[in-house]
Amino acid sequence: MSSDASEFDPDRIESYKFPETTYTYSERDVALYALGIGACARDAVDVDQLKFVYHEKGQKFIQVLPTFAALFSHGSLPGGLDLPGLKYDPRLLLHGQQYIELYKPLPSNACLKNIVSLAGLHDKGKAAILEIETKSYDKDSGALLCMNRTTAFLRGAGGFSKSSHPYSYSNYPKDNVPSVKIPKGQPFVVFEDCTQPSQALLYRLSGDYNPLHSDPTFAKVAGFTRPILHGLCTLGFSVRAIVKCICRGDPNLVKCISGRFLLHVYPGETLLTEMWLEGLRVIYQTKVKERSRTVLSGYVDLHGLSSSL
Ligand SMILES: CCCCCCC[C@@H](O)CC(=O)SCCNC(=O)CCNC(=O)[C@H](O)C(C)(C)COP(=O)(O)OP(=O)(O)OC[C@H]1O[C@@H](n2cnc3c(N)ncnc32)[C@H](O)[C@@H]1OP(=O)(O)O
Repeated sequence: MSSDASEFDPDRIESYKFPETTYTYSERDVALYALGIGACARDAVDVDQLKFVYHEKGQKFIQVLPTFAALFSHGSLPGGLDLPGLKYDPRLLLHGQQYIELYKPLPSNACLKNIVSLAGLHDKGKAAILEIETKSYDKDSGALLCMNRTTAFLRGAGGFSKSSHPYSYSNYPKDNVPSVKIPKGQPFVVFEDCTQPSQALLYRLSGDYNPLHSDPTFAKVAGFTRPILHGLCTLGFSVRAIVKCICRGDPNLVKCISGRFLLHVYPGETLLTEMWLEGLRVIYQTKVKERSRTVLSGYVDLHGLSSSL
């Protein structure tokens, strides 16, 4: 039986071969990104932050924050989520989760080859969950730099299963991304940071031009009183706090990052990132201070601990 082209068709999505893409960035992109996630916003001479936006003390290269890697996944889908068989309302799309593995320190400029594949597709009834995996290779050396797994939560697109079992496909084992349990005790450290009312307008210049973050009318249709912050901007604030407080400013201590977006953030709100240290794992949750709500939780695995900790 042939399927109707206007229907949500999980088999067509599963068999789709994503084209290989190229992503090029320069030091300017690295610095603009760092400013977009609040680096130096409170203190323009912060010794732990200046190196991400400026050649501090004559350093040869601007250093790269680990969450910069998440931009490669967004850049790897130039046509967005216009996939054969995928039917959804783009106005109802929310970023659900981001998982990043870093295999090498990120260079301050590079030309990358991105290999993209479907990592998961799940029918949750009221929503479809789509997971895209992107492996990014340095084009010159061929070295694998990082892997991103990006999860989109497509509100209203669920209910496409053809059998009584909800459809669920995954190309990775479930325990590959352990779920986080927030420890009961007091956090090891809490870092407070303010996002600016213009934060999303600045962050979007790093490549995510979704009008949900800039257009008041679009945001209302999506169910929000005004444009919301990009999930990856909130993740950037949180991991930058971890790099500052636990890695003592060394971005290359970060091995892997996992985060689930639990609630939207409005630009201008204050973020409190709470961190617990369990061996080489930092468990964190980020709250919006004004609303006392948790908006993001996850973990960051480290290669080692800073000797000054
Ligand atoms: C591929 C590339 C595309 C990515 C492009 C990104 C583009 C960006 O421009 C877009 C953005 O940045 S949007 C801003 C950031 N994201 C957000 O603000 C979303 C915040 N989260 C929410 O609102 C809710 O958690 C919400 C609405 C997500 C879920 O809440 P509920 O509806 O209450 O869900 P719930 O009933 O608790 O759970 C239903 C099933 O879904 C699973 N689930 C829940 N939250 C999830 C999340 N955040 N990510 C992934 N899965 C999630 C639950 O586990 C549950 O499944 P099951 O029943 O099997 O346990």
